[in-house]
Amino acid sequence: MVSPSQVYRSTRSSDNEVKSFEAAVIQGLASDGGLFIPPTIPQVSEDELFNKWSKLSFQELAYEIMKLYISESEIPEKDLKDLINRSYSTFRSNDVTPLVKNTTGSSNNLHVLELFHGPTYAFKDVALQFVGNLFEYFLQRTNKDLPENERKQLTVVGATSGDTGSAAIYGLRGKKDVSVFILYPTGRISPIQEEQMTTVADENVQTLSVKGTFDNCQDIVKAIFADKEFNSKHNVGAVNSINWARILAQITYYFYSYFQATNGKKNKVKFVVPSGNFGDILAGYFAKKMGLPVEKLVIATNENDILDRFLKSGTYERSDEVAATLSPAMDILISSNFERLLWFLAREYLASNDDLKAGEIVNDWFNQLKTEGKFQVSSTAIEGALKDFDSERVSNEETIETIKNIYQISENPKHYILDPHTAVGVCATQRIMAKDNDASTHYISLSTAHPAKFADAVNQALSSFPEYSFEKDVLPEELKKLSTLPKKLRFVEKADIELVKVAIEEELAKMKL
Ligand SMILES: Cc1ncc(COP(=O)(O)O)c(C=O)c1O
Ligand SMILES: N[C@@H](CCOP(=O)(O)O)C(=O)O
Repeated sequence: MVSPSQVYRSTRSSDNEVKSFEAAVIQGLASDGGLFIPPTIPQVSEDELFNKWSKLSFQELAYEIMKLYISESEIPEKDLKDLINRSYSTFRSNDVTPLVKNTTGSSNNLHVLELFHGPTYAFKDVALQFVGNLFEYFLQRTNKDLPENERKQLTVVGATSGDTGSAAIYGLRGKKDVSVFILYPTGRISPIQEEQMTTVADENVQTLSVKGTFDNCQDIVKAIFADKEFNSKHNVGAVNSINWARILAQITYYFYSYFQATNGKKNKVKFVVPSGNFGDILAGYFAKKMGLPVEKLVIATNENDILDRFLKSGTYERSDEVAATLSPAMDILISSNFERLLWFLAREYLASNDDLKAGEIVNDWFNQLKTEGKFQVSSTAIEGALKDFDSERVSNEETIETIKNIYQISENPKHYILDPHTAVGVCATQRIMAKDNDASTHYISLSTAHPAKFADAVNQALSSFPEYSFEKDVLPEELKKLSTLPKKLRFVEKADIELVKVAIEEELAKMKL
C-alpha cells in the first residue's frame, strides 16, 4: 500500500497529478518549474519518539524516517537499509553527525551539531552520499535487462556556491550510467573547495567554472531543466536541494541530535541553522511537523538576508547585488527551497487546506517574482511562519568575532574552532540565548562545514593567537595533498545557458559512459 506521505506533487501545480518517490527523485524539478513535496507530512507519536526512536542509532533512525516517505513497493526494506548503511559507512564518526555538547561550558546548553564528518567535510555529504547510491540503485533496476545501447543514462547538472559541488561529485564519482556537471562561480569559492571538486579524475565528472555568481549558476541549472529538448535528450538529474531526496536525508539529524542533547527526554529545544538555499532548515521544518517537539527553528543568514527580510516584512524580494561575504556558501539571493515552505503556508493559511489552490497561489507568487522582482505574503501567513521560525542576520565582523570568542571561551573542547558558516549560526544562537535568558532550553547550533575549508576567515580571526596554527590545528592530512594533484575544469566565459549546454554536450561526448 502507498500512503499519502509517499506520493509527491509540484509546489506550482493546480491539478491532481502526483508522482512516485522514484519519479520525483529522478526528475528532480517538476516540469512546471515547481519543487516536489509530499503534501501529507507523516505523524510520529510522542510515545514512539521517546520510547523507541530516542534509542536508535543514526542509521536505524534514518530508516524509520525514510520508510514513511518511500513506499516499500518502491524500495523494499532490505534494500533501503542497505542503501542507508552503505551511505553512512563513508563517515569518519560512528555517530555520523556527532553533537558537541555544552561547548561553552556545562552551565550553557549550547550544543554544536557537527555535520561535517563525511568525505568532503561538509553537511551536504549526509544527503549526497545517500542520493548518489539512490541514483545508482534506480538506474541499475531500470537498466537491468536492457542491452548496452538502450540503457538509461542520467546527466546530473548542479550549481554550487562551494560545498554541494564536491559532495555531489564524491557521491557520484565512478557510478555507472551517470555523468556529473557542476557549475560554480569563478573566484567565489574557497581554494580548497575548488581543489576538492577539480582534482577528482573520474571520467564521469566535469566541473564548469562560470563567470558570474552562484545565483547565475542556479538560474542556468533551472533553465536547463525547463529546456524540454535538452532535458529529454540527456535525462537531466538534480543534486541540488531542489531534489526532494536531499531534504529527506537531512531530516534524520534533527531527531538524532535532539535525543542526544536531551538524553532522550522531551525538553525545550531550539535549532539554529546557517541558511542560504533553505534546504537544511527545511528538513528541520519537516522534523517539527512530524511531531518532534521543537520550540523554534532559527534561520541564521549572513549579509545576503532575503530570508530574514521576508520574516520581518512579509515581502520576498530579490536584491540586485549579491554581497561577497566570509561565509560564501551562503551568498545566495534566491533561496530555492523557500518555495516548499511557502506552499505549506499557502495551503494552511490562504487556501483552506486545499492542495490545488495552494499550487495556484505559489505559482502566482513566483510569476510575480519573475516579472516584478518581489511578492508580498499576507500577515496571516507570516504569523503562521513565525510560529515555527525566527531569524537573525549576522555581519562579517560578527562572524570573525564569534570565531575568536568561541576559540577563547570554549570548554568542550578547549580552543574549539568554527568555520565561518557555523560562526554565523553560533553568533545567532548566542543572541537568542541572551534574549531568552532561559537556562532550561537546549540550543542546537548546526555546524555545516569543517573550518579547514575556509582558511582566510579562520586565519583572519585566529592568527593573532600565538599558539594557533592552521596547518597543525585545523587542516586534515587528507585535504593537505589536494593542492599537489592535477586539476580538471573548463571555463565558461559568460553566465549563458547556451554556452553551458555546449560545454556539457562536448564533454559528454568525450566521456565513455
Ligand atoms: C557550509 C554551508 N553552510 C550553510 C549552507 C546553507 O545551507 P542551505 O542552502 O541548505 O540553507 C551551505 C550551502 O547551502 C553551506 O555550504
Ligand atoms: N551552499 C550551496 C548552494 C547550493 O545549495 P543546495 O543545497 O541547493 O545544493 C553549496 O555549497 O553549493
